[in-house]
Amino acid sequence: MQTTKLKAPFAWVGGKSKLAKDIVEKIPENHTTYIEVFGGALSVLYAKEKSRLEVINDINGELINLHRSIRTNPETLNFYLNQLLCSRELFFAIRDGHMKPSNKIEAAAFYLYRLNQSFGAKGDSFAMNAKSGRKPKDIYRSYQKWSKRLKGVTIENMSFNKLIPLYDKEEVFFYVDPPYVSTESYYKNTGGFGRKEHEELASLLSQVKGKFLLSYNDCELVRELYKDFNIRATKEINYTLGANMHKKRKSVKEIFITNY
Ligand SMILES: C[S@@+](CC[C@H](N)C(=O)[O-])C[C@H]1O[C@@H](n2cnc3c(N)ncnc32)[C@H](O)[C@@H]1O
Repeated sequence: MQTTKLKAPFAWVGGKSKLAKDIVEKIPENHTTYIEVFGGALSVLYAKEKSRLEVINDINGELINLHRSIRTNPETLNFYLNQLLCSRELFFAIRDGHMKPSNKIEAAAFYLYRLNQSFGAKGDSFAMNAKSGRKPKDIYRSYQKWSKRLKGVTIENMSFNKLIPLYDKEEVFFYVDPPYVSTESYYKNTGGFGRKEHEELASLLSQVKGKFLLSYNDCELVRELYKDFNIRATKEINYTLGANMHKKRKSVKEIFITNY
């Protein structure tokens, strides 16, 4: 499938911006419905051309509210974000619920602000200080181009074990990017994702009528669960750990698993 130049408008833990192009190139042309089961920041949807029907999903309700606000009310979102200057006091007032949003779009602005102002987009620790030299993405901008891309996309907010059976049929393509084994605790508002969920996902995917591409960390459990499918190592990806002053680079290979 053809790639585009559009990148996700915010960073996300486990976001696939560095692998998006490789994933899009592996999407079979002959699908009618594209389904992103664990959407996160939607790095893959934004990096690909439109499919006839598209569905994105994530269990995190605050994140889904942000995607819906970008799609439906990009100007109001921009208006609220422009009231939120970079400030330690404001960050903690929002994080600790001392400042309450007056509606869903303001709640989306608060959420995006927290992701943007924190280390690793985790939303909990205020990341602006002279030592870190951290430069976040600009959030005080127009969201029109992302809004336009999301028009016509169905946005769901449910667990993978409901979504996959609900949408499965032959012409469907699932892009599946679950929390990696041992990183499950990185994701908030998810109800937990442990061995049981990894096994349940493998069991569901082994029965689907559609096609799937799964991205995972390379470990014994995943190799065992998917031993009957095609497993390929990805290119090496460089991750930066820590802030500027103490920056370490780590290079890892992950795996792609397909049933085609
Ligand atoms: C590795 S991230 C996806 C990253 C995404 N591909 C991107 O590029 O930004 C995994 C996502 O799974 C979501 N998640 C966790 N448990 C889930 C569940 N049971 N059902 C659906 N989504 C879930 C998390 O909220 C998180 O956004």
